[in-house]
Amino acid sequence: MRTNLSVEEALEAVLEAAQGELAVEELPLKEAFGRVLAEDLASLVEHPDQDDTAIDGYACRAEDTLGASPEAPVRLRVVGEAPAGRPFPGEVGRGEAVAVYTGAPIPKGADAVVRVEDTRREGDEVLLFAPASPKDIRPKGDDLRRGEVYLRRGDLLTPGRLGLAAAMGHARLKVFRKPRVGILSTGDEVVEPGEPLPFGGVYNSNAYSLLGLVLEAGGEPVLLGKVPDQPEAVLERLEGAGPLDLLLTSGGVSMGEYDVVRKVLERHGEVVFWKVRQQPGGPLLFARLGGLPVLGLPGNPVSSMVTFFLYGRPFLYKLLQRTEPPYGRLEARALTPFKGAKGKKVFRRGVLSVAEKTVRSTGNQSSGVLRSMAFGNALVVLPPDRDAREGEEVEVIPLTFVP
Ligand SMILES: Nc1nc2c(c(=O)[nH]1)N[C@H]1C(S)=C(S)[C@@H](COP(=O)(O)OP(=O)(O)OC[C@H]3O[C@@H](n4cnc5c(N)ncnc54)[C@H](O)[C@@H]3O)O[C@H]1N2
Ligand code: MOO
Ligand SMILES: [Mg+2]
Repeated sequence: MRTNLSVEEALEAVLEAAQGELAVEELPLKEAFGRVLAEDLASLVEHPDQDDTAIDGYACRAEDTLGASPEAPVRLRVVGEAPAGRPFPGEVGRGEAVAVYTGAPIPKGADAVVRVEDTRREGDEVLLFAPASPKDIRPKGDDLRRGEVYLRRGDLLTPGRLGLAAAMGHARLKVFRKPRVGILSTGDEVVEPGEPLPFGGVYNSNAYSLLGLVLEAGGEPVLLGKVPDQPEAVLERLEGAGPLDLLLTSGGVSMGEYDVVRKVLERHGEVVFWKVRQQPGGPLLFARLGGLPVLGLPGNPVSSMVTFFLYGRPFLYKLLQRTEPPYGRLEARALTPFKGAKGKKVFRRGVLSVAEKTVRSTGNQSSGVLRSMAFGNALVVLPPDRDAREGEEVEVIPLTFVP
């Protein structure tokens, strides 16, 4: 068992365990939002499939309309119309115009369009108060070229990308199965919300903050409830967890007599590492139990969230072959001081303003105060042995992905 790893060493060890291909499933578009593509998607169509108009107006020959103005309008003969999806069958000759509507193909013979606001219709003639211009013609293939790959394996299906897949003509998409992530809470004192809280008890918040983080990272959370601090109970629940890609436990990984998760995994599994030189989350444990990777997250509510974010989320991203990194990094100016720690990389919670490039502390930074994760939107990263003073530039990891 390795111990006292750096954050980088710990991440490398966790990622090494993210092996194997997730099965692929095919879903109709309406069920594919938020899933990760398992195939490259090429456009089945050219769009527009011919030059078309971006405005409602009249298509004509630009040379016929040179110098048109309110004082000296140009008069053209209207020879037909072209609504979107219904091309004008003829050709536009000299001195002629066709009424066109946004999305309609530019009729043969025409090379420019004038917007309807700059015209007045008089029977089968139209007066132009401005010259027609080619700038409102959308060229063939402007949006999509047939055969070109616009979405790739590993791309998350965001609203824009789901729409793009539809625009390309795909009705069903191959996506990766969601990795199944078990969430087991441990602790005699841990009580499910809704039940009365005895003196000294604490509501099981970890299960629900982790559930949210797992969903956000593209996984399928499997709530395994809570077990008391008894090795037999922990082992029984771990072994009966069913098919999973990753198991999260919370609590029971530190130095205490009742920290049984570590003891159970040492005895019945293989502990890959225990303890990382970081705060919060120092007692993090990573193990394998019969082939299943287990992240033993420290019980403190902030610590379990931060460690999942730093290690569990990258694990899921790797399994899902995600094209984007699990989190971004940027620099911001500290509006408040942030306290570092001796020999440890520190992750303080902050409120980041992307617009101002500033970050301020959420206040109380105790690992037991979950409000810092509820109202903070970023982790402020301090290298070992370094405090940050007010006004200093600091490294920040947004908790919601900022590309
Ligand atoms: N002598 C030492 N004591 C501690 C050390 C240390 O290095 N030496 N490390 C501290 C650090 S850092 C952390 S973090 C915690 C980690 O503790 P465990 O993983 O063993 O977790 P527990 O002891 O079971 O619980 C800690 C704390 O968290 C609360 N908790 C647990 N589960 C939940 C839950 N599901 N929902 C909400 N809150 C939960 C629990 O009641 C405790 O207050 O150890 C320090 N100790
Ligand atoms: O590292 Mo513990 O995670 O601070 O309370
Ligand atoms: Mg403990």
